Amino acid sequence: MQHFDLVIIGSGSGNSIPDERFADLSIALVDKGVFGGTCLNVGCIPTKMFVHPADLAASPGHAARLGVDLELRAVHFAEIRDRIFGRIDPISEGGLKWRSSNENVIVFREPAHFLDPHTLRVGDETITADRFVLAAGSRPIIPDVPGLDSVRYHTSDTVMRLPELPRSMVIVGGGYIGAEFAHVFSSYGTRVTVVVRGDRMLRGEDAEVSERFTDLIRRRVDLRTGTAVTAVRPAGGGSGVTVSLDGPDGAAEVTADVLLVATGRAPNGDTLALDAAGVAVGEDGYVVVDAHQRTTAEHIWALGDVASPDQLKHVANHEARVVQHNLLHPDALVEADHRFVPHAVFSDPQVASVGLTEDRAREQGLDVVAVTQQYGDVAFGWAMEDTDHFVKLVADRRTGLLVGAHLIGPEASSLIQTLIQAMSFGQHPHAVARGQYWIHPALAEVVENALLKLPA
Ligand SMILES: Cc1cc2nc3c(=O)[nH]c(=O)nc-3n(C[C@H](O)[C@H](O)[C@H](O)COP(=O)(O)OP(=O)(O)OC[C@H]3O[C@@H](n4cnc5c(N)ncnc54)[C@H](O)[C@@H]3O)c2cc1C
Ligand SMILES: NC(=O)c1ccc[n+]([C@@H]2O[C@H](COP(=O)([O-])OP(=O)(O)OC[C@H]3O[C@@H](n4cnc5c(N)ncnc54)[C@H](O)[C@@H]3O)[C@@H](O)[C@H]2O)c1
Repeated sequence: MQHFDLVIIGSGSGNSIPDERFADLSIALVDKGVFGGTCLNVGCIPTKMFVHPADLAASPGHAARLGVDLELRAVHFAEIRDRIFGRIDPISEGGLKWRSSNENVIVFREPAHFLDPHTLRVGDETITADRFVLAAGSRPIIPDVPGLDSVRYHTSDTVMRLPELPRSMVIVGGGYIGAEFAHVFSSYGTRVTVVVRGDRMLRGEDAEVSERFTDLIRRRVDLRTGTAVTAVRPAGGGSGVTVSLDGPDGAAEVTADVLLVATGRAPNGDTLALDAAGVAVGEDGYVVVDAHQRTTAEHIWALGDVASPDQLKHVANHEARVVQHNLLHPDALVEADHRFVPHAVFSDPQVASVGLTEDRAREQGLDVVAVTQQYGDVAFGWAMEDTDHFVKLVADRRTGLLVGAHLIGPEASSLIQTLIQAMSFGQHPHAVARGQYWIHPALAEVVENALLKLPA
């Protein structure tokens, strides 16, 4: 039986841990799937590479009201797909090759689960180790819909490799993935129907942002709010899927070439037999960790989607750096910083957010003031003739400090960075607004003006 100093389960963010400082340790890196994990292969990277062409394809619609007559002649889906994966697949393969060439690292490409706190079953082999890192990520949740097993359905894992652009698509779920792929495929020319149970998409966002997003995306897709999927069956005549719905107007059916299920992701801790290792898992399925990313077993650490309900790559990366440090410096542990975790939804429009929504802040008993700045009321917003987008800030009336920032509109994912910085460093909104120059007439003035609307 092989013994290792360290075993890492998961080659996504887990693969960033072993660097030259680990050269003296014998390491096993275990991954049953494609090397490099979700973000690289089926997550952040390829989706955004599909989103950017979608932004371009959607631009004739935006240009028209500015007097620019653009015409979208064609979207070459197969070319886009092959360009994207022609770039990504070699990175995954190269990463595997390089990691396998490390003298102190053995890569196992099999599923792993614990037999006892120091013993792991990996495929047909059994290995032991002094210390472990759980970086096993998450997987798509497949809802219990009658008939789903009888049709070919897609998740984000497969939909980006479709052989051709579908003429029509039904997306179930109104979260991040539903919002991003609704933009991608509708911009490319697919007729998209989005089915959501509640009355809005992106329900986790500030209510005003979620409402505005829902109104805007409704112009581009057939959005069925307040609607449940009751059954699914193969469409008559061969390919395609017929989806039975129950909505505000009663029962309905939609038939489409492709069904995309985007109803959340479950952490993979349940695949690791963590009971045998003495690692506690919360009721929500996430591995329980302390502020140092240590699990309830002293020698086992966890990071990323397997332990973090945020399910975001920048969080997984941060936690990987914390675990890396703590493995190297057991006598000088550092804590993960989860105070101000931002996120962005790369749809059209973009949405970006950090901190508390206005409702959540009030639920927590904070005395808050909320202000809104329209893009259309700053100079670059005039240039864009913008009427739809805004920045909303929520501040604590007592301290004057920001507790939340919520943006919907062009470049929201970049514009928010100043606000993340202000919150992270405890900077007063007016100090941020007046303590530096803001380039005129850049779009960032929408953030400056929003800050100035808060009490001094
Ligand atoms: C479509 C999509 C788009 C996304 N876009 C963004 C974005 O724009 N920005 C952002 O911040 N986040 C985004 N995310 C989320 C982001 O991808 C994840 O938060 C991040 O990749 C998680 O990294 P990780 O290291 O925790 O897990 P992963 O990268 O998922 O790595 C886990 C690895 O563990 C392996 N594994 C699991 N179980 C076992 C087992 N029992 N034995 C052996 N190996 C196992 C898996 O094969 C996998 O390779 C997106 C996710 C998706 C699905
Ligand atoms: N830009 C980004 O950072 C980005 C992009 C994509 C994915 N992600 C990550 O991946 C995770 C998963 O994305 P997601 O969109 O699948 O999840 P999500 O949690 O964002 O949204 C899930 C949606 O499915 C709905 N839903 C859940 N169960 C359902 C059911 N049984 N029937 C019908 N609808 C149901 C929910 O109401 C919600 O609208 C996200 O939480 C996010 O952390 C991030």
